[in-house]
Amino acid sequence: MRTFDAIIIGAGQAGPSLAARLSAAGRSVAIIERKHVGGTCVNTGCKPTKALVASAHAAHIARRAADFGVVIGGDVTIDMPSVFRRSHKITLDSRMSNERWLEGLENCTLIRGHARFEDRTTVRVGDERLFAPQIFINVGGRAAIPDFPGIHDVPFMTNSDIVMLERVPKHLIIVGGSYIGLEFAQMYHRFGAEVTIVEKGPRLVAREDEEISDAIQAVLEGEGIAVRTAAECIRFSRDGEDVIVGVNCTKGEPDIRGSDILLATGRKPNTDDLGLDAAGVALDERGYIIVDDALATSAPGIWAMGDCNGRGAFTHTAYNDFEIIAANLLDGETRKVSDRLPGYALYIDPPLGRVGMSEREASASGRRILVGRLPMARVGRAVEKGETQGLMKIIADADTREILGAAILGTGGDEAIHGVLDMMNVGAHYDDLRWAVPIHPTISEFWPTLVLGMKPVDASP
Ligand SMILES: Cc1cc2nc3c(=O)[nH]c(=O)nc-3n(C[C@H](O)[C@H](O)[C@H](O)COP(=O)(O)OP(=O)(O)OC[C@H]3O[C@@H](n4cnc5c(N)ncnc54)[C@H](O)[C@@H]3O)c2cc1C
Ligand SMILES: NC(=O)c1ccc[n+]([C@@H]2O[C@H](COP(=O)([O-])OP(=O)(O)OC[C@H]3O[C@@H](n4cnc5c(N)ncnc54)[C@H](O)[C@@H]3O)[C@@H](O)[C@H]2O)c1
Repeated sequence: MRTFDAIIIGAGQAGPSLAARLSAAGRSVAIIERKHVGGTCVNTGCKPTKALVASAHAAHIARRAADFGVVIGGDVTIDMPSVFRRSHKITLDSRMSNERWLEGLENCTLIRGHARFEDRTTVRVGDERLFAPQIFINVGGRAAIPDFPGIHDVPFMTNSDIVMLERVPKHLIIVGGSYIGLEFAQMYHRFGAEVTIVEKGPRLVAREDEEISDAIQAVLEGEGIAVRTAAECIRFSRDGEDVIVGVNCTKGEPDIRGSDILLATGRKPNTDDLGLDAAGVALDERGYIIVDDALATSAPGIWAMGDCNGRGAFTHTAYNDFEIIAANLLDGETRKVSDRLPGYALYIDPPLGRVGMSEREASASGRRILVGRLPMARVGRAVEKGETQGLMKIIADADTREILGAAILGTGGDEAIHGVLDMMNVGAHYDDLRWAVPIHPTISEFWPTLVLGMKPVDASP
């Protein structure tokens, strides 16, 4: 049995940074990874998808060249093997630099293999047993495969497969109309595939306000993507080379015939094969590790970071989990997960940048709220860039003057949202945003205009 001061299971978005902090503090650390260093984000998530989104954006702008007075002498075509190579190189460069960094850390040992608890302080990897008084779990998640009728009779892809695709499907049917589904839908349509999104809920990205969901659907349908919401009867079958996805049983065209299927129906934490019972680590009913506000599990000396604790589902939340644990264990701080402001982006084009509450959530909280909104068609910079789809929106508390949340579905929205995110993080009121003197011409310069135009909204019953 090898003994360490700390064991980290999983080299995703939190584990490697924690390994670096602990080893720099003189602790001996083992970090165990069963597949690729960098986890989902680097290998099958953020990195490859955002690289592919960039290729799709280039194709889109090239097709719109004439709108800008630019002449392209011929059709715009896609060389999918080159698109794939570009994205895969970005992934491999990142994976390898992360690996080299981890392997070069003093006091840190990278161990390859699947880790499983034997008890609260002992982990087995293959034939080897490792002991440490402190263990940090960073095992992430994988695509959830719902038990749809016929799912095992058809070939289907998840995010892990589609990021490796070197061809453009003839007709890609995407089941799930949220982050993963929408990013791949627009990207593959721009690469030349016919695309249909099948969503069982009444609208796309249902966690957003209805006007945001509607505007996103308008953007996608405007490009020629078919959207089937309220698909209450999803089932799968095969007809020769074609795949058939049953959508509705009672209304509309009952089936969609396509060439390929992508499942984008959420994630499942990698906690079912970790031996957590033996360690006394409790899970919730969906398999997420239950943690307190400092990310400690039910077992003393064991913490859980990233997607597997159900407290976030993003790279920045996983990284922040590392920051919280490192600050509390090494810097004498008392950081809490509940202090984290929810912020995220959806990387369709134009992107959706979001922070804090939606209007629906703010209304449901029982506060008197103010809402300001502006279509992107009235934002000068968007007009100059020829990208006027979408809207900006801000929500504030009418009594306390706190900013409660904001959304930008619009060009540069993933960056411009940070103006509000930063204000909210320092507890600023909307008057501070009103007087921020933003730079012209930017998308962000319109926040003061939105604040000045805020109107009261009736609280929900
Ligand atoms: C298609 C897609 C696009 C995404 N895009 C974005 C984005 O743009 N922005 C964003 O913020 N987030 C994005 N995400 C989410 C983001 O990838 C995750 O939130 C993030 O990777 C979570 O990090 P993590 O460290 O918790 O887990 P992971 O990155 O999943 O890492 C967990 C690691 O643990 C390893 N592991 C698991 N079990 C064991 C075991 N028993 N023994 C040893 N090793 C083990 C795994 O192999 C893996 O390497 C995207 C996700 C997907 C699927
Ligand atoms: N830009 C980003 O930051 C980004 C991009 C991609 C993924 N991600 C992360 O990856 C995670 C997973 O993304 P996702 O889009 O797969 O999941 P999600 O949980 O956001 O959405 C899943 C979608 O599938 C539908 N669905 C769920 N179960 C279903 C079923 N049984 N039948 C039919 N439809 C069903 C839901 O209605 C929903 O629209 C997200 O939580 C997100 O944090 C982030």
